[in-house]
Parts: sequence; structure tokens; C-alpha cells
Amino acid sequence: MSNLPYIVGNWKMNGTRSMLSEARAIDRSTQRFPGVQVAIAPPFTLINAMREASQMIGVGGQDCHVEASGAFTGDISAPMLRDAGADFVILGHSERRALHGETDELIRDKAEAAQAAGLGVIVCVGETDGERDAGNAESVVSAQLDGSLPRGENGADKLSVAYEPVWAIGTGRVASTDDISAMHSIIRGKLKDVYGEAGDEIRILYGGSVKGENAPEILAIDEVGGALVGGASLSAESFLSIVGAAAPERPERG
Ligand SMILES: O=C[C@H](O)COP(=O)(O)O
Repeated sequence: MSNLPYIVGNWKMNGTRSMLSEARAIDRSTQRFPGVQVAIAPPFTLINAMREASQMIGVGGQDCHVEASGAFTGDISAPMLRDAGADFVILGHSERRALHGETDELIRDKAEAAQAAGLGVIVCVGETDGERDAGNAESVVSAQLDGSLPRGENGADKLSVAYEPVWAIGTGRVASTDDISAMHSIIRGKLKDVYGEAGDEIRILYGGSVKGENAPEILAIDEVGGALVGGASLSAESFLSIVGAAAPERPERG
């Protein structure tokens, strides 16, 4: 299990082949930051091309089906992601939970299927603003973790958790450092309950309006092991400013 800071770009439903130039630029510059693990989850259509166009960065999917194959029109399975060159998959993103009705149980099944296929998994959790205003942020996130974390002997393998308060996604509003710190500590406690000692090694990413300007402060928070980045991952320049903020030392020349 790597303990490098993990900076993951989620391109969501953005990007055609013309955007591979951004991925190439990110890949080239990532060589200057050996102390950071960098990855991008493009749309399914770009996974294979991005894998072939890059050497340093991880490439991942944004979702997968529970089954390995079958009559599931429009879906993509975990072994198919592997076959296309993906290393990992993002599961349970709030947009999938809200717009596709994904339940904790389904996300857990997907996570276990992805791990069985050899993929790393990023399980996303996070409360809405209504849930936070009602004082329920902690209980909502805890319940999401209880329901959606992969179990079984190797559940902690290549697993990360992304805390993304829904109200911070794409809004320019960022959770306060105190709130991020408090929630990440709660998540760490839960991971230790579920996985024992292995729960200490799982990286907990923050996501929600992370930019180059706020990344240094966010990434310095105890228990923040990286960032899941949406909008700012779509250009090499803005994404690399976040990667640079995660680098423990000055970049190597190049
Ligand atoms: O997966 C990424 C998150 O939804 C964050 O998106 P954002 O950086 O555009 O707020």
C-alpha cells in the first residue's frame, strides 16, 4: 500500500480524444513529482487511449457494473476496465448516488467486484448541505461507510476513501479545515473498526472545489492523504498546481 499523497482527477462526462494532450502534459510533468501518486479517471471512451498515451499516471474508471459480463446494455464491468488498461475505479460518487439511485449495498458489491478484478477502488462518501445543517453529517457519512466499504479478507487492499461533501462539489465552496479534519478523523476511526491495523494505511482523500490556491492548506490537514479533483483536473496547468502542492519536496528539474 503506497503512502504517497494521491491526487486523482475525475473528468466526469468531459473529454474527447482532443483532450489527451492534457493527459500527456500531466503525465510528462508528473515525472518531476516522484513523491506524489497521480491518476486520472477519464470517461470510459478514453481509458485505453489515455493508458497508451501515458507512462507515469494511473488511469481509472468512474463506475463499473457488479457482474463481469451479461445482458446489461450500456454498462461496463470491472474486468473490462482492467482489459482497457484501468488500474482503479471510482465508486459511489455522489453524482452516481443521486442521479443513478446507487445504494450503499450496490456500491459495496461493485467495490468487491472491482477488487476481485484486480482494480484499486476509491469509495466516495459525503453529506448534503441539508444533512450537515441538520447536524447529521457524521451519522450520514458513517452509515455510508458501514454500507459501502468492501468487506472480505482483502477489503482494505488498494482501497481509498474520498470524503466529498456534496455541497462543495463544483460550487467553489470548500469545507473548513476544521470540518475536513473532524470528518477525516471519523472516517479513520471507522476504517480501523472495519479493517483493524490495515485501516491505518488507507488513504482518505478530500474532494470538493479543490484548486491550486486552496490545495496547500487542504493537503496539510492531518489525515488528508490526497485529493479527488473534478473541474480543476480538466487542464494540465490547474491540475499540476494541485499535484505540486502535494509534493513533499521541490520538483525535480525537467
Ligand atoms: O470527483 C470529484 C468531485 O466531485 C469534485 O469536483 P470539483 O473539484 O469540480 O468540485
